[in-house]
Formats: sequence, C-alpha cells, structure tokens
Amino acid sequence: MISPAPVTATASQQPDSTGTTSVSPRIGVLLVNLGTPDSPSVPDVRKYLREFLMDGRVIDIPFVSRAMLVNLIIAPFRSPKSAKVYKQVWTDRGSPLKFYSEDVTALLQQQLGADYKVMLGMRYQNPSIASALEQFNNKGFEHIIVIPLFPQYASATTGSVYEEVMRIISNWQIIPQVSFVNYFLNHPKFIEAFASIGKKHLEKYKYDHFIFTYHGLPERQIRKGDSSNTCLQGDCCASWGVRNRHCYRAQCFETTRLLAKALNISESKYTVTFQSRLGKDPWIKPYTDDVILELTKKGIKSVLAFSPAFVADCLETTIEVGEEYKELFEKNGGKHWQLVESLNNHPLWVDTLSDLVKANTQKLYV
Ligand SMILES: C=CC1=C(C)c2cc3[nH]c(cc4nc(cc5[nH]c(cc1n2)c(C)c5CCC(=O)O)C(CCC(=O)O)=C4C)c(C)c3C=C
Ligand SMILES: [Fe+2]
Ligand SMILES: [Fe+2]
Repeated sequence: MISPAPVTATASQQPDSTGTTSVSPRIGVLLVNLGTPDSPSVPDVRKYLREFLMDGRVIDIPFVSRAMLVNLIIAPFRSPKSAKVYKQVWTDRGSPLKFYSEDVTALLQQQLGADYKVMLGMRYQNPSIASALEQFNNKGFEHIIVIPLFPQYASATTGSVYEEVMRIISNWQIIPQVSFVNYFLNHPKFIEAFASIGKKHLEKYKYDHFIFTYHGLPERQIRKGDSSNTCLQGDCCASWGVRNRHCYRAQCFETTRLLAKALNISESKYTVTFQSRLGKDPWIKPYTDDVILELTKKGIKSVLAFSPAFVADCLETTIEVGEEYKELFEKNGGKHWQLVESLNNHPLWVDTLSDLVKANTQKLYV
C-alpha cells in the first residue's frame, strides 16, 4: 500500500493574548490514539495484542482469567492471523492508524502555533504515552490538555487513556493543570468532516441503505457504567442526555442522528450496528454481520457504510468494513458496498481538534 507523504510542522512564533511574543510553549497538548504493532511481524503483533488485551479496562475480567485467556488462547492463535491482515494495510510509513495520527499531530501543531506543543502518544506500543508526556515534564508547562482520539467515551478507550496519563503524571514533582477531553461525538466540525467525506460518495451513487457501524463492547461494560439502570432495555438509546451521558451505545446513536441530519438521510434509510466482537459473551447489538444478512434478505442492493467510532483508517475500517463486510454483503445478493473513508488528515478534523484545544485552554493567572 502507498501512503501519503508525511506532513511536517513549521511552528511559528505567535503573539499571545497580551500581545507579547512567547518564546517557549506553555501549554502541552497530548493526542492519544489506540496504538498499533511496531511492524506487521507475528512477534510484534503478539506483543501489541498482549499489551492491549491485558488492559483490565479492555478485557474486564479478573487478572488470572485474563492472563490465561490472552496468553494461552488469544495471543497465540490470533497473532498470525492478525499479522497477515496488518501486512495488507501496512505502508512505507507504517500502519495507517499511526501515520494519520502523526499527520494530524503535525497539522494541529502548525495551526495552534508556538504557545502550544503538540505530542502524540499511543495507548499501546509506540510512541508510548510516557515518552510523549516526558516532553512536558519539568519544562515549564502550565497546562496539559489530553485528547483521546475516540469520539465516543468508553472505559476501554478514553477511560484507559485517562488511567495511564494519571498513573504517569502522579509521579511528577510539579503536576500542572491537566484537562481531559471526555468525548467529541457531537462536535459540529467532527460531524461536518465525516458528512463531507460521505457526501462525495452520495454524489456518485444512489444508495438503497446506510449503515453506521461502530466498534462493539461487551454488554457487561455498558451495564457497569449505567447508574440510571436503563441501558440495554427497550429503546434506551433513543435519546442521549443527563440520564445516559456516558453510555457508549447511546453516544453512537447520537453521532448517527447528527450525521444522518447533516446528510439528509431519513430514519428508515439507516441502521446503527456494532462490529468487531470477540469471545462468547454478549456484546452490544445489533451486530453488523446480522444486519447485513437481514438487509440482503429485504432486497437491499447497495449500502454506504460509515464507521464513525474511528478517526483514522485501521484494520477495523479498511479490512473489516471495507473488505470482510463487503464480501458478506455481495455473497448474499448485495451488489454495491462502499466504505466511507475515515477522517485521516482531513482539514475539518484538524479544525475540530483545534477547537477542542481552544475550548480547554484556560486563562493562566500569572
Ligand atoms: C476484547 C475487547 C475489545 C474491546 C472492549 C475493544 C474496544 C474498542 N476498541 C476500539 C478501537 C480499536 N480496536 C482495534 C483493534 C482491536 N480491538 C480488539 C479488541 C477490543 N476492542 C482487538 C482484539 C483488536 C485487534 C484486531 C486484530 O488484531 O485483529 C483497532 C485497530 C488497531 C489498528 O492498528 O488497526 C481500533 C482503532 C474502540 C473504539 C473500542 C471501544 C469503543
Ligand atoms: Fe478494539
Ligand atoms: Fe444505554
């Protein structure tokens, strides 16, 4: 696969709010994505999967059971299969998840200017969150803004990033002001960015149906965070608000409603689905593969598939949605399946991040 050329940042000195030009940045911005193996080799993929799946927020079962499951079953059996798939998406700049995250880091740095220093960390493997945060340790930074690159909150993703950042920062001599962005599932520019990529496909083809497929989660993880005791019952996700603010499933429905509105897609024309389930426990429903089969039975011939839980193309978009679900759809009578590419290095995505940083930048009283 050929990757786009890297984006390079040219940080310039800019006047601050008092009109004076600052010499060194005082605000650190840490972007964190999930992570990816260092290479598509089986040992590197195994190392990545081990670190990822041994996170107690990802596989939330007792440590000993988790260690047995990961080390005796998942890592040995899944690594060779996953390595093959990583080889398919690998480019001269590495995995798309990583190089698009690097591009966005450079573009955001360019946009924010010299008062800010923007760093990228990966929750698993490299560059680590620890190595990125070290750039802010004891160097005069007054505020660190952490943005996990996950539009919707889940304990397995955003929650895990918070835990790791706090674990590291808690050892510092000076702990500056730290802000965390909890989610941005409804940010107008985030919605506009995805909608504008989708529109390009809509201009070329008249689709019968639209699928909004999100990464799944074990139902258990939704229940654990459900203080209202309303989740996963009836149409609990029909609305999103104070009652279910951190329900990942409700958040996915909210992102979808906003995207459908921006794209003028009526409710009867789309379905929200959840993909990538692992293991035998029930995950949040409906499952993407089940819905694909139902749609083909109803005679749906063409589908445009959005994957708005991801901000960069990765295995879960390019391969799972773009290839595996396409194959399933076509095998069962579908004719035209199209994945909407992820935000990657889209200018409106960089604007979204810039807005999030600005909204979290506090006046420093010095
Ligand atoms: C086993 C439990 C898993 C949970 C819970 C989970 C939540 C979750 N993950 C993402 C984002 C991504 N996941 C990716 C890959 C991936 N996820 C799991 C498992 C869980 N994820 C596995 C085993 C894998 C690896 C797939 C493989 O190797 O075959 C990726 C892609 C990484 C890449 O480099 O391409 C992303 C991104 C979210 C948003 C989420 C909870 C909402
Ligand atoms: Fe995942
Ligand atoms: Fe819910």
